[in-house]
Amino acid sequence: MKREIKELVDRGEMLPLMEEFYTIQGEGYFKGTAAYFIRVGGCDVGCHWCDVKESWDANLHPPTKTDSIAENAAKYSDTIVVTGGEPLMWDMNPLTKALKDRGVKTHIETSGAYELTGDWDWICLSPKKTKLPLQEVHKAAHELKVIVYNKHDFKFAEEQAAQVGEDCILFLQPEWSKKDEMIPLMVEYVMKNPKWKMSLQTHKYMNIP
Ligand SMILES: C[S@@+](CC[C@H](N)C(=O)[O-])C[C@H]1O[C@@H](n2cnc3c(N)ncnc32)[C@H](O)[C@@H]1O
Ligand SMILES: Nc1nc2[nH]cc(C(=O)O)c2c(=O)[nH]1
Ligand code: SF4
Ligand SMILES: [Mg+2]
Repeated sequence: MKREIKELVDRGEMLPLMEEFYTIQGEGYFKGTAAYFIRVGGCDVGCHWCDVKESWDANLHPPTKTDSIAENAAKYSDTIVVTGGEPLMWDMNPLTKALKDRGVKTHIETSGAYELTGDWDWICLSPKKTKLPLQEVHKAAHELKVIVYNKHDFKFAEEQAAQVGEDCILFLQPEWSKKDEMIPLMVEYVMKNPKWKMSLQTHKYMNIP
């Protein structure tokens, strides 16, 4: 990469853009709400069941001017979801400022494994055992969404819930390939522990992005 471009990416003024699409938020608290998604490339958290492994290598995704990403996104929706890859690998201040200047709401999907940058209306923290969230992200999260791949994930979910703020909304979401096995256990768990709510990847049932 040219030095000038690398400097802009380092400052968050350009971002490796993998894809962007207008859809319905499929997961968590805003499930069912129309939103424009910006998927930023780059992630080294390494979830073996990740459903967007193509996002991991940032070099495969073209550095794109942050201002033009925001300008375009704001044409589609008043709710913008920034996801990845791991968006917090990059400085999110320029992107969220450009979005806020255009009067839209900023949501992020993050593992919380990197420093919290950006001005967010909604933070969905989905913690991962391979690279745990930073305390600042635990404290700022509006929603905790723990992926359940096996029985041990209930214990992990409780450990994570102990670290978020009091008002943080707690979700369990089945890992897609294990959902038939895990959903019955999760239903039982949520009925016994009603501070948790179920989240499903409803966009996959609807066959939308
Ligand atoms: C692809 S990640 C990108 C954002 C960020 N890296 C993160 O993990 O939160 C978006 C959301 O999808 C979830 N996810 C990824 N693969 C999944 C799978 N196979 N089944 C269920 N949820 C999955 C993640 O936990 C996260 O909540
Ligand atoms: N419809 C839809 N909802 C989503 N919620 C979180 C997603 C993500 O990949 O971050 C996602 C996604 O990829 N599609
Ligand atoms: S942190 Fe997110 S993008 Fe990265 S591997 Fe895990 S699920 Fe995929
Ligand atoms: Mg997804």
